[in-house]
Amino acid sequence: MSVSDEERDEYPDGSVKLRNPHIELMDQDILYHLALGSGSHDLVEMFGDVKFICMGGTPKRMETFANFIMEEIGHKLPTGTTLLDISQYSYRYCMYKVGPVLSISHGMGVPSVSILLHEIIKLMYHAKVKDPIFFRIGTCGGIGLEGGTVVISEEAVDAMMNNYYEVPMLGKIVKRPAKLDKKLVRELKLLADPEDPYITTSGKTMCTSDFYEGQGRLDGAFCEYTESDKMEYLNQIRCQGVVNIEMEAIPFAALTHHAGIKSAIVCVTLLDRLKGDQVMAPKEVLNEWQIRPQKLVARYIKRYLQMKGRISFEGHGSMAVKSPRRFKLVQQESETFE
Ligand SMILES: O=P(O)(O)O[C@H]1O[C@H](CO)[C@@H](O)[C@H]1O
Ligand SMILES: O=c1cc[nH]c(=O)[nH]1
Repeated sequence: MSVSDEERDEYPDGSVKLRNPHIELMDQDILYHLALGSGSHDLVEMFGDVKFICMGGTPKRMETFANFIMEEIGHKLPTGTTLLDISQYSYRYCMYKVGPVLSISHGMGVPSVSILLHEIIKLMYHAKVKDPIFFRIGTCGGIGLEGGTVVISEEAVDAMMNNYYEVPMLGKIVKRPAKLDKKLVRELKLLADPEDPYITTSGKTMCTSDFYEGQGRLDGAFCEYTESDKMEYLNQIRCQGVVNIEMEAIPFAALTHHAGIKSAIVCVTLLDRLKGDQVMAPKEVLNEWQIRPQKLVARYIKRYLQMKGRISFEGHGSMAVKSPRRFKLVQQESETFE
């Protein structure tokens, strides 16, 4: 039940193909946790023009991102209106639509992001969206990286260093490869501005199913290992290329890959786990740090829309790609964004 690298799971026109024969036979598909449905809503009319699906843990971050990207791409709302949380009556996730961008919260951890991804991938299918690109805009613990560092995930691994998502299904474990889009990673790396007052780096991202013992912390309600056990473990995974730890990378990479959808993960570190466990930075600092992955993803979206002639090169807001030389490099690298 796994997908080889070459296999593409989409129709030739780029629309998302579901690997589930049952959906087409259903009269309607209720996307329960989004408060949407194929019978109750005209999903093509509402979402047919979507290109970028950006997600992150908290509703507040994703509302902030929706407003930020609106400014960046110069999207105008009808006079007298404000952004609306499309999924507000699900009381589970929030969802904002800003032109071709969806900004959605996914909650914390593997089950929460997995449920959301099932419904968002189906939403893309029902809406006949072509070649969507998914981003996770998150926070994480750094391994040997100061707080405020932006990390682009090259690969996702679980807490046992496996690069697949294990899903117990009908009493058996099914393994799905957790693969991020390598070209998208290269393009994002090229968009890091040397003038940014923080470091942007890349490496392996470890996805755990717990924040405390699952990430080797000493400050949970329970702890049956020593500080030296913890340090030995963190140094060992660091030697294996892990640069950050969070809690959604594996299902995010695996389910998007299984659906033939390009995806990338950009997180900001909230602390260096080699130096401590508690998140000590003040709220204002944490809020500023959380904007950093948003800026990188906004640069990507903005550049994409510029290349497609959907916004002008002068752009809007402050995130235009400044150096023409760098822009050219990015263009060559990305082979014009097909
Ligand atoms: O900041 P977000 O994107 O929610 O992600 C990280 O923060 C949560 C833990 O505090 C986990 O969900 C982890 O993956
Ligand atoms: O240490 C951290 C910080 C944020 N999110 C995590 O999962 N771990």
